[in-house]
Amino acid sequence: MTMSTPSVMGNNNETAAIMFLDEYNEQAMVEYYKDVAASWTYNTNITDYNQEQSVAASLAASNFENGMRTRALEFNQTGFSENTKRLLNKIIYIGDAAIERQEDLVELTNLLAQMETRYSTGKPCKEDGTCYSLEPDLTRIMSESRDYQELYWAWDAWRDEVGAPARQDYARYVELKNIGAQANDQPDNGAYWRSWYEVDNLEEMTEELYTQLSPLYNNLHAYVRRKLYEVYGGDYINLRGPIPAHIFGNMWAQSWLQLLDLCIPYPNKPSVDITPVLIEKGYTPLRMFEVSDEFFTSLGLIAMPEEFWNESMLEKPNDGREVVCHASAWDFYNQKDFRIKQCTDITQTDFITIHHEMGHVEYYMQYKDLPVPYRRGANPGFHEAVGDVLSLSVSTPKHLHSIGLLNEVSNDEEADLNFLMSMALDKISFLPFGYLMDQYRWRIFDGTTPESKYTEDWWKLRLQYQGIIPPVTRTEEDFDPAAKFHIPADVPYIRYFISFVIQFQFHDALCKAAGQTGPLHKCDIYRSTEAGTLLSNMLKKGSSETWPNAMEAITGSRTMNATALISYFQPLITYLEAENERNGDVPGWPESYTPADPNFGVTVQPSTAAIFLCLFFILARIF
Ligand SMILES: C[C@H](N[C@H](C(=O)O)[C@@H]1CCCN1C(=O)[C@@H](N)CC(=O)O)C(=O)N1CCC[C@H]1C(=O)O
Ligand SMILES: [Zn+2]
Repeated sequence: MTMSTPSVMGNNNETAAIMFLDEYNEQAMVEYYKDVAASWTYNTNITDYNQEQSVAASLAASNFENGMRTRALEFNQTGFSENTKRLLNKIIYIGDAAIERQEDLVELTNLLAQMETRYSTGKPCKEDGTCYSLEPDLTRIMSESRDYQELYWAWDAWRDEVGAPARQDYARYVELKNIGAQANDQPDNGAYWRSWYEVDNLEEMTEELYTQLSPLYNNLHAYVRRKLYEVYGGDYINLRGPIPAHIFGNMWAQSWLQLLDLCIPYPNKPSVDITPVLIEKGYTPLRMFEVSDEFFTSLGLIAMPEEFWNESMLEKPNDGREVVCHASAWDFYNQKDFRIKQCTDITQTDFITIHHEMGHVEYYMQYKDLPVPYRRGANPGFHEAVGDVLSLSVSTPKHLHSIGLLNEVSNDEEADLNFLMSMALDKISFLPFGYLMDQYRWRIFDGTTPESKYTEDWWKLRLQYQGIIPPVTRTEEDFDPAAKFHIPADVPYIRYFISFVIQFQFHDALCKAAGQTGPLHKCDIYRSTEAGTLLSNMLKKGSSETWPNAMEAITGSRTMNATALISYFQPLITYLEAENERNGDVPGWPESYTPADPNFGVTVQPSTAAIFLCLFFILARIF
């Protein structure tokens, strides 16, 4: 294993190092553009040829990075400025490209392409020959159906199609990723992923944040469990137990927004769901993107450029092309080409995702003139938070009404609670999922979870943090984690958990800058250039400074903390505690149990049988 520490005997001439960095920058933009362009071509038209071209371009980029890493290692950084050292180290600790054996790198690059293609082209079929894409087909079933068996079919068919078949690839991917991590002086790939946060206690930091937030989640879980019990009954829901994973309105139970109609505290108040209005007013994906862009520019932020509108893929093509539908934002590293690829459905969820993706593009544009190694988020969680911060303003009923996406709003405590419930079903429900996705992978990479326990450890974490169980027993033949995009796509996930915490800190700071004084959940920074300037000043820094500096620039604090999130939801916390108390529902899931098997409809439980028998005899005596 070649040590990556810069040689102490090397070239100690900082002028030469700076000249090297300038050369690196010019070449990196050319090489990365070619890599991203080939990846875009593959993502928007999955064919064998485009996949091969994308693999070749990725290998070419890796070889460029490897060559530059070798040259960066020749410098003796003693006495260099912090900035020069920071740039050199970002070129040295480059990730997979540092893998020494070319055949390992080729195998990993091909594995990644193969896993991405399997996920993105997965289309389970029913006996009648009808086949279902994830977007929009299975996504719509999961969000709209209240049929326990139908939901189970969609949930299970997707996992059979893209989960289990990925298991073997994944085990080999883990080995190769760990080889890459060691080439970056890290013990395993989880440690390498965590190194991007430039702290030595990320696991403790996130555990501490989750401990602060779990009471809020557990209260919401108990409340929703009661609502699901009222729909699906005691055969499937144990009011003291975990909840089957397939009935939350989302393929991964990571967002429960689709259960709003079951959970709304005051149903007779005006709706806060914009989906019907988007449809009623004939919104197109393009129009949804334009509305989002207008919010960004109202803050004085940079508008999406011409190339964005000409080159993005804003909806699923209908010309038979296979595409990677999972929404994403793209920086082409040429300082002018930025795109979004999204199979946009006309729903509130997708309207929120549009803002999320546009937040990435805004960050790309704000730091586009920085040296390439700095064109990243202050930490990956910052990149995930930008769009969501703006969404917190856009989602307020007052704002949605002002842009014609809600026909009616009322401004009282009950309406507030309805709105906060919708936000909690999206944001609070996500927290344990956002937290456990990398808990799971960190343990695979460090060897705590051997391949023989891939399924066991996944469902242990899903039970421990989310209080959910599979609708049927899972075995080590399955590989449910690969049914979630980020696992086969090799995308870390703790960034989203961190984002869901810090976006409320940012929202609080931007609201103050905008002169908003009311409760945080009613704040809307629309048209506040003061808020926009505070945000863009942070975005412009990219990853040129450590993230506590960027955090301080916006919030005045140097730490991530859940205070703003908890104060945002305080009225709902009070409501949930009272409701659970009233219903005698205790937060948590102490009883383990197996729900009735969905394959055989409702299996009559002994208690139900006894009731029927008694009824039968009573009726027999009467007639
Ligand atoms: C829908 C969203 N798609 C990702 C994102 O936008 O983060 C895509 C795919 C993976 C990375 N990515 C990018 O676009 C990056 N190029 C951005 C960047 O790092 O520059 C996503 O996956 N989300 C949003 C909420 C939670 C999570 C989920 O849906 O589970
Ligand atoms: Zn994102």
